[in-house]
Amino acid sequence: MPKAVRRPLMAGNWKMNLNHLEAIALVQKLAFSLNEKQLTDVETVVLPPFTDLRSVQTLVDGDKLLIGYGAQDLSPHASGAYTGEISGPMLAKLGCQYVAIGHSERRAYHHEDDELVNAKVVAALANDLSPILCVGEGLDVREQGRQVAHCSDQLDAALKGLTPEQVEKVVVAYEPVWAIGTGKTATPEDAQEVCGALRQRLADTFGQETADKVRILYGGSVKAANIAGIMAKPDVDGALIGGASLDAEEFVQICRFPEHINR
Ligand SMILES: O=C[C@H](O)COP(=O)(O)O
Repeated sequence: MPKAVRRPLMAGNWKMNLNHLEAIALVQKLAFSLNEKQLTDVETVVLPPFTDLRSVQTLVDGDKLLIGYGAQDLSPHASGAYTGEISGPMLAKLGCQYVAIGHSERRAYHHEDDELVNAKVVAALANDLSPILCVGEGLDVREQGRQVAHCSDQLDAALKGLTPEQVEKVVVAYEPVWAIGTGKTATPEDAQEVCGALRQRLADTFGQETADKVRILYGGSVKAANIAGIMAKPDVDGALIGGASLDAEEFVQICRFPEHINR
C-alpha cells in the first residue's frame, strides 16, 4: 500500500506542561488556525496531562472540533487499589482516542519494562484506545550501530500476543532518545532507516497488509523547519512532537507540512 493511503498524524505530547485553562487556550488556538481541510488532510491530536482531559473533551465536543486527544499513559489494570493510576475505561469515558505507551521518559524515570509496556498496549486496545507505542534507542546503542535491532526488539515485545487486526489500531512512534528535547534531530535518512525496518518487522510478524496500514511516526526535536524533510520519507507517516507542540503557531506550521512540501 502506498504511503498516501495512510493518513498523516501529528500528535502533540505536552508532557507535564499546561494546566486546564492553558489547555483550553491552546486547543482553541489550534482550532482557530487550522481549517477543516487541513484538519481532514492531517490528523491533529493533542496528548495533554490527565488533569486537562475533561476540559479538552468539553471544548472538542461542544464546538465539534476536528482535533483528537488522548492521554500520555494508562494503567495496565481496569480498576482497583492502584493509588495514583488512571485506567483505560476512565480514558475511554472521557472520549480519548489515543494513549501514548512506553515513552522513553516512562521507561527511564518510572522503570517501565517491555512486559509492562505490552500489558498497557493490551489494556489500551481492550478499551478501544489506539496505543501510540514509543520505541527508540539511547546514544550508546546508536553509537554501536544497533538501533534497528534494539527498536525491533522493543516492537516485538510490546506487540506480543496481539492479532493482526489489533496491530492495525496501533501507531508506532520511533523516538531516538538522544534526539528528544536536545535540539538534535535525527536526519530524515536516520528516521527512514528505523521506521522502514519497523514496518518490515511488522510485515514479517503480522503480514504485509497489516504492516501497510500501521502508521509510524518520528519523534525527537521536530519543528516546523524540519518536518517537511522527515515527512518526505516513505515510511514516516507523522510525528510525535514534544516541545514544539506547546507553541500553537509552531504546531500549526508542523500540521501544515503539506503546504511546505508543495511550495
Ligand atoms: O513525545 C515527544 C518526544 O519526546 C519528543 O520531544 P521533543 O519534540 O521535545 O524533542
